[in-house]
Amino acid sequence: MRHPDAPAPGKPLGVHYDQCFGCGDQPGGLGLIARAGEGVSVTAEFTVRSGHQGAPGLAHGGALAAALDETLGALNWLQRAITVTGRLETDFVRPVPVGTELHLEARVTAVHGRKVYCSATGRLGAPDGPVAVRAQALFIEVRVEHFIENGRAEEIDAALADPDQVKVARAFEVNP
Ligand SMILES: CCCCCCCC(=O)SCCNC(=O)CCNC(=O)[C@H](O)C(C)(C)COP(=O)(O)OP(=O)(O)OC[C@H]1O[C@@H](n2cnc3c(N)ncnc32)[C@H](O)[C@@H]1OP(=O)(O)O
Repeated sequence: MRHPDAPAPGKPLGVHYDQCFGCGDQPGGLGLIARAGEGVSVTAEFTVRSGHQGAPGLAHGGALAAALDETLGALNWLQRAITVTGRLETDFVRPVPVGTELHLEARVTAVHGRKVYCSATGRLGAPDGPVAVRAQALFIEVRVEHFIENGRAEEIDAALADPDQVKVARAFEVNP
């Protein structure tokens, strides 16, 4: 179910962590920008740059999988729950040249307890362009302690000292 406090369709979802490889402001990152969609869905765009190559002029499969993973992770905003990737199965249907704008769409397909089943597609050049990549994924709901207990102390301490970062994490908690 879409959470009653979920961002309205079309609203940009922003950066959940400024050092995130997927959505953060990182020189080698994806710079992916996601927006809320209808129901429990999101859309996102990612432009393949030369640093994302795996073969001359073509995107690396891992970069494309990361773009799918990040888009699926953005579904957290629609559910107002913190989930992390447990399983990510990817189909690479068409090569993706450098310079391509990949248009991604992800949606939740089922929820069972802490398990969130979801799927995503990435299309070449336009929201209705040819499908280049697809994913089926299982995300698992975790508490914010998952990050505090497992992350490197240096970054955790910095994040906890940043009121904006704490605000983002707490926004998802049922009883902050
Ligand atoms: C803040 C959002 C950021 C979004 C960024 C983009 C998304 C990401 O890249 S997240 C980073 C990558 N992912 C990770 O680092 C997660 C690493 N894995 C873990 O920490 C743990 O394995 C974790 C938390 C997923 C599950 O562990 P745990 O909480 O002990 O749950 P556990 O009891 O093992 O499993 C719960 C259920 O999920 C199922 N499950 C867990 N992993 C899998 C899997 N890989 N495949 C199938 N089922 C699985 C279990 O079978 C269990 O099912 P059931 O309830 O029916 O018995």
